[in-house]
Amino acid sequence: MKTITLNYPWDKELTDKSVVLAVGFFDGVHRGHQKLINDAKAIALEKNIPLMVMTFNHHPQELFSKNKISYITTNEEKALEMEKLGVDYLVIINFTREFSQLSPQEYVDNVLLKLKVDTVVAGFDYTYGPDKSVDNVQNLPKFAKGKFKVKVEPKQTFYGEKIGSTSIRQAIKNGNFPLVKKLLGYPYKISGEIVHGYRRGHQLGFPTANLKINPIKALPKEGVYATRVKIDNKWYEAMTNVGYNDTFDNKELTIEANLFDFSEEAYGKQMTIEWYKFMRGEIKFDSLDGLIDQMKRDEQDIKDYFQDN
Ligand SMILES: Cc1cc2nc3c(=O)[nH]c(=O)nc-3n(C[C@H](O)[C@H](O)[C@H](O)COP(=O)(O)O)c2cc1C
Ligand SMILES: Nc1ncnc2c1ncn2[C@@H]1O[C@H](COP(=O)(O)OP(=O)(O)O)[C@@H](O)[C@H]1O
Repeated sequence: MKTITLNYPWDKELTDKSVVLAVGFFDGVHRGHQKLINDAKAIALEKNIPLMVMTFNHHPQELFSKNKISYITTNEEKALEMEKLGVDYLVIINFTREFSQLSPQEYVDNVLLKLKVDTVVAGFDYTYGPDKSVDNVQNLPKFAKGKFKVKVEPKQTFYGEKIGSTSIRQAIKNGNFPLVKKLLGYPYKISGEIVHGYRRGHQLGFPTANLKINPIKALPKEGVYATRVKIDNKWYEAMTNVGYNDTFDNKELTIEANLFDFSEEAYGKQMTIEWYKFMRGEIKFDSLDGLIDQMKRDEQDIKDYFQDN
């Protein structure tokens, strides 16, 4: 897969052949997105032309609202999932104010046709401009004027509810990872560097690898979770705590994992945490022994969980 970042307007041709173009922001590359991209891939294979996905460097809402988006996937994670789906070109357009103000006709002529689109594949609720009553996917053929085909993907649901990035973000926040996995089609992941904590872990008998938190990622609520952690390309079962270490009154939120069957020094390395199950909330203990006993129980509970799952 080739990843291409573009600033509007651009003049270079990206491909020799025309392309099937899947359009969307695709945060999470969830099961709804996967269905859309698989369908687009099938068309591309049948026509023997490349599959291109067009997305933006950040969520369009970042430009219009003060509310920060909690991302399910970083751009790197999104690219990895796209590659798994057989995408040939991932085009990331820098979403600027100028870009946001294109009229639907300019969007078709200066963006879609510039990408040499043969067929556009978009979700049923895809929009491409500020006026959603005009700039919607149902009106796209009108602006396309027969120059390309438009395939609209129907809503994908789970128990009657739309599979969507907003509900997945909420489920992550709620710590409902069995649901998140069903909606995403894969376990939720958070990656980052292992940084220093307060060195209390060793003292408690449970050293923890502390994650440098990427502030754009969606985070689960505070508590203890059954997780799997990857370090140096190897996966370990682990118990991961999200919180302020209430017993010690930390000022900053930490995410820290005690890995089972691991005893290496890992500072500075990358780790990826895969989230499976919320086990309990954080507790403020009066004594270290209380905390240690609880962590022993957590270890057993999480080992039991992985035995059965
Ligand atoms: C599985 C697990 C459960 C934990 N539960 C609690 C808890 O209930 N209350 C608390 O104050 N700290 C809890 N902690 C955090 C410990 O206090 C923390 O690991 C310890 O302070 C080490 O901090 P350090 O990484 O800064 O050395 C938990 C940590 C883990 C890994
Ligand atoms: N089983 C393990 N799980 C997590 N980290 C471990 C483990 N064994 C050794 N370590 C190492 O110990 C370090 C954490 O020790 P700890 O006393 O908790 O200090 P701090 O959290 O302040 O960095 C980790 O960064 C890692 O390099």
